[in-house]
Amino acid sequence: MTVIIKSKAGVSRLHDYLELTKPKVVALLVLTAWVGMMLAVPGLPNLLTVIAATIGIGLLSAAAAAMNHVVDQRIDAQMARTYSRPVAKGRISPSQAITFAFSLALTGFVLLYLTVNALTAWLTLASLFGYAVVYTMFLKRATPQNIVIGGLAGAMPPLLGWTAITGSVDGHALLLVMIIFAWTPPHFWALAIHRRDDYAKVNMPMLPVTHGIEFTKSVICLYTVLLFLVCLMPYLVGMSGAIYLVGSALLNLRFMQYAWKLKFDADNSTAMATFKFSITHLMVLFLLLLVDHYFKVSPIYVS
Ligand code: HEM
Ligand SMILES: CC(C)=CCC/C(C)=C/CC/C(C)=C/COP(=O)(O)OP(=O)(O)O
Repeated sequence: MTVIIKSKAGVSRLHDYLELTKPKVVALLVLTAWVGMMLAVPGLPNLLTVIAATIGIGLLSAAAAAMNHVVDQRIDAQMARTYSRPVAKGRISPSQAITFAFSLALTGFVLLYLTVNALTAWLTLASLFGYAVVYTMFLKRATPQNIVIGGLAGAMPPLLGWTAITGSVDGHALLLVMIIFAWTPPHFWALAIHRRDDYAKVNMPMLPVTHGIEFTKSVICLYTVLLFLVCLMPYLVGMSGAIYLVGSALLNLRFMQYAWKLKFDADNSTAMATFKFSITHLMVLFLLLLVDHYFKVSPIYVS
């Protein structure tokens, strides 16, 4: 009986540590990094480099997420969405979470530095710093543009994947960064509309709190248009072909439709439905880039 109780405690402790790493967010970040790796070369990249880079970028992203739990302990404890998180609830102490985060970060950095390349190791560490320190400690509490500027850290993985394979920064990789950069505001502000009162309660200057829900909805509409245009870029520069063009246009039209409904015909569930769609949108968009890369249909020019 004691053994069963102990092992149950062990499993829930493991679950708490896993929750610290925001596994679903990290999974999508790693997918975008992975697509960056695949698109960096015409054929298949070196398998061992892909494995090491995937693990290294994943570990540093997970470390950044765990650091966010420590810094946000007080506000997380007061919001309905986050009050039961392991550090906020006291199931994991801040020092245990920090030790865990630093172990992940060190392992990830050393792995990238020794087996991938120094550029990728430093850029990934800079992304961790951008999210855990610049965004979480300062921007989040300072300005409603927090997630626009801080979004750059979360947008970095495709570039990290690309540099892991080629060792250098490439304009095409920067286009992928720009896509996630333009996607982040409608992704987050849709959720922030739904959770406006939570953010107001803890004095976080999120856009729906500082500028109101109607204004935020208008800005979301504008960002989905901007995202549509940015997503055309890979096709326009010849990086991706027709499969990507058609798929990305359909995804972005659907995102614009969600944003339009949110602005002009919303019910209680529209904001969360838009937020959830944003995640499907980014995942499918990056899978499309991948499929297009290997089954590229070149544009037909009529002379
Ligand atoms: C500064 C930039 C970003 C902000 C402020 C932000 C904010 C959020 C928030 C508040 C949630 C809800 C989390 C929860 O309820 O536990 C969330 C969920 C999510 N975000 Fe973001 N996000 C950002 C960037 C990203 C990026 C770059 C990605 C991936 C490429 C991403 C992927 C996800 C996913 C997959 C979820 C769903 C997680 C789940 O269901 O557990 N986010 N985001
Ligand atoms: C190395 C690297 C690529 C680092 C990027 C790290 C990372 C996990 C980025 C995702 C961004 C994210 C989940 C923001 C939400 O934070 P929040 O504090 O606003 O949301 P919360 O209230 O749910 O904690």
